[in-house]
Amino acid sequence: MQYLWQHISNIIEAYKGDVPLTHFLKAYTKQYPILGSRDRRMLGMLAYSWYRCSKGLVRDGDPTFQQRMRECLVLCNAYTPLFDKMFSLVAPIDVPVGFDKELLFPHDIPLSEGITRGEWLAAMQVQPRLFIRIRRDKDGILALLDGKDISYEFITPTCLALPNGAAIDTLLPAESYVVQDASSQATGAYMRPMAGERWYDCCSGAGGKSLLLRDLCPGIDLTVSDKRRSILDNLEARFRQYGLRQPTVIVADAADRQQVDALAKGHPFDNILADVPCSGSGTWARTPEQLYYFDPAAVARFSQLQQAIATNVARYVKKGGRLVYITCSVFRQENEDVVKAITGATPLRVAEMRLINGIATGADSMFVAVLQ
Ligand SMILES: C[S@@+](CC[C@H](N)C(=O)[O-])C[C@H]1O[C@@H](n2cnc3c(N)ncnc32)[C@H](O)[C@@H]1O
Repeated sequence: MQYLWQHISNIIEAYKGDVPLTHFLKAYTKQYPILGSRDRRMLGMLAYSWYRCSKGLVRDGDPTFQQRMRECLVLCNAYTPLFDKMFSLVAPIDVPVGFDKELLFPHDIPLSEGITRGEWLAAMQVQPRLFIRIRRDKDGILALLDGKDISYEFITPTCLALPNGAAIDTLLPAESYVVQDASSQATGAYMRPMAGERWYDCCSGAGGKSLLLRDLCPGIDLTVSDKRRSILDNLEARFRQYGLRQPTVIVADAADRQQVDALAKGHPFDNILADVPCSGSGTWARTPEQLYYFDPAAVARFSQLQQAIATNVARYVKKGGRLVYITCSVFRQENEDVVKAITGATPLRVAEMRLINGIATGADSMFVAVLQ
């Protein structure tokens, strides 16, 4: 087990935050086929705990890398007997290494209404849960989970929380559920699509919200766009997988006036969904490497892009129609401030606005504003 020390040091030395940690770990362990599934799992737990906690360690007593790593595992509740052998040669620390979560984020960036800095930073030490949205055959899904003794909790009648790592992909029929965070599912309550309406999802990504929209109301006419062709391929594949009618799919930069004009062809939409690119700070408990490598200048850049996208597409909201603005950020500059900019630049007015605080549920946090 001592060989794992060399691997985790290499990982932490080489990883610079430019790709998702999960991709980096996969690529790294692939180079060492000798590492078994238990080794890979342990390296994952070590690396994630490190990025969740290490910056918050108060380094009194000059602890070694190995001692700090143990503190991180303990702080994240991730130290199990699995690690006993690996840590058997690591000396105990005389003075406990303290932890100050404020050190994790030494920036004075205001948060949205509905979440406190203390609870947000405390949530970084806890891995959020796995959530599914049930699409069909709820009884069948529950019977399969019961049959494998997989515990679950209902968050809503169609939202189930499951333990992380539950092997549902080989157990549940693929078309019966969607993996989707509970807060992301909760944004559906603000969409309220009705049959016959024309909807435009201007930053659709792989279609998490578009699929939700179609499931809520199969009778809508849906157009989707994203800047990236590759992610729209994923969206199309997912619509096929779920047996849903394909939307109109267009590659477009939603911040570009001419591209949106060409897409809309002069016809306004009843409703536009703008689930815009953002810092993702409401999801950093899942991706703690983003907290670790955060560049505070990114917030202003995102805020400008969000305003550009929202005000650009807002020109095509029908009179009486709605713009549903969504982020997975907890920063005010990406949320309330952008909404203010939209109401300043367009005739749209705020009908509803809320930070969906997912911490108590073990979910992400998201912001949603409905402008009419
Ligand atoms: C928050 S993600 C969307 C997630 C998606 N709605 C879902 O629920 O799965 C934002 C998306 O915006 C796209 N994007 C970034 N800049 C864009 C732009 N200027 N125009 C259109 N799409 C953009 C990104 O490629 C990304 O897929």
